[in-house]
Amino acid sequence: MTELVHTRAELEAARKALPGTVAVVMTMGALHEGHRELMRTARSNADHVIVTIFVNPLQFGPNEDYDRYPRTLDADLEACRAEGVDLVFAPAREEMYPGGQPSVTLEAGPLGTILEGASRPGHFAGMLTVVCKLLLLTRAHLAFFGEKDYQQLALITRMVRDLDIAVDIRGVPTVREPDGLALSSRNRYLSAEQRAAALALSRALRAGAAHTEAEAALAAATAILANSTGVQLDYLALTDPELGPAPAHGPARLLVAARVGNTRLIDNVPLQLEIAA
Ligand SMILES: Nc1ncnc2c1ncn2[C@@H]1O[C@H](COP(=O)(O)OP(=O)(O)OP(=O)(O)O)[C@@H](O)[C@H]1O
Ligand SMILES: CC(C)(CO)[C@@H](O)C(=O)[O-]
Ligand code: BAL
Repeated sequence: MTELVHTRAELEAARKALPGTVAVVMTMGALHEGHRELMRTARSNADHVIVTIFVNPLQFGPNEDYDRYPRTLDADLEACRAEGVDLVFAPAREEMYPGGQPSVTLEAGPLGTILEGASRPGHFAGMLTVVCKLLLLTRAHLAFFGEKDYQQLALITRMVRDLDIAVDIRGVPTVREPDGLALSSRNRYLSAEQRAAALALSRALRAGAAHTEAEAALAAATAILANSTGVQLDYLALTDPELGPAPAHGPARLLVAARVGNTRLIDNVPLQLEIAA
């Protein structure tokens, strides 16, 4: 049975009744197959699964989509039930931030200022603050996050290391539509025409990842993005797995962010670089 709780006191009481290992999957709702994959992975790695559903105002900029972000609690609960989730925590804004803006928040550091952080100032500080609160509230042993939000995953991994938070952070590979589009709650903002245009992101990443030399990888991805109409590129970046400068050889990451209409989308893939012979 899936129990739904809205307050921190209810969560505390329900959490006490969960013996053994507990995994948490944090979401902003509007659940899709990507979230469900996180739940299934959590389910197979822990005795109990908690899902949190909270559209965190702290991580949205003033001109972003906090107000129009999809809120679909009934359908989300059905998805959680179908995946055998034990407990859903869906707090109101006032429950998470009594009195409004908290006066003490986390600082994301230099990794929070590049890529997504450069386009969304304050986003990662707000994200880390709520993730830290939810880790403390759920007292989870494991927490699962999607690689789709790769920089977020890297920052959360960094936060638990830097702050000695006793939780095991695990990444889950990106779930895609059959045509390659990364699943994302924000995909539902797209018209049919915009959805077709958005395919350029995953196509560009696939084209880049087919190369083993950095310049060729970037050139292949750039060519596809440059020839796509309706896609306004924010960044295309090749980095090492920790989001530092790309290595000459070894594992790397190719990341993209673009606006399609009013919708900002992100995606990334792993790739393996080799020194040209
Ligand atoms: N396609 C996906 N594959 C795997 N994990 C995903 C996917 N999409 C989202 N997630 C993960 O689900 C968790 C909750 O994300 P969130 O609720 O923001 O969904 P989202 O689809 O990323 O929404 P948005 O469109 O707002 O970015 C995060 O750890 C995120 O990385
Ligand atoms: C981790 C998270 C739930 C924090 O609000 C959010 O950033 C998300 O859904 O990826
Ligand atoms: N999916 C990451 C959360 C955000 O875009 O705010």
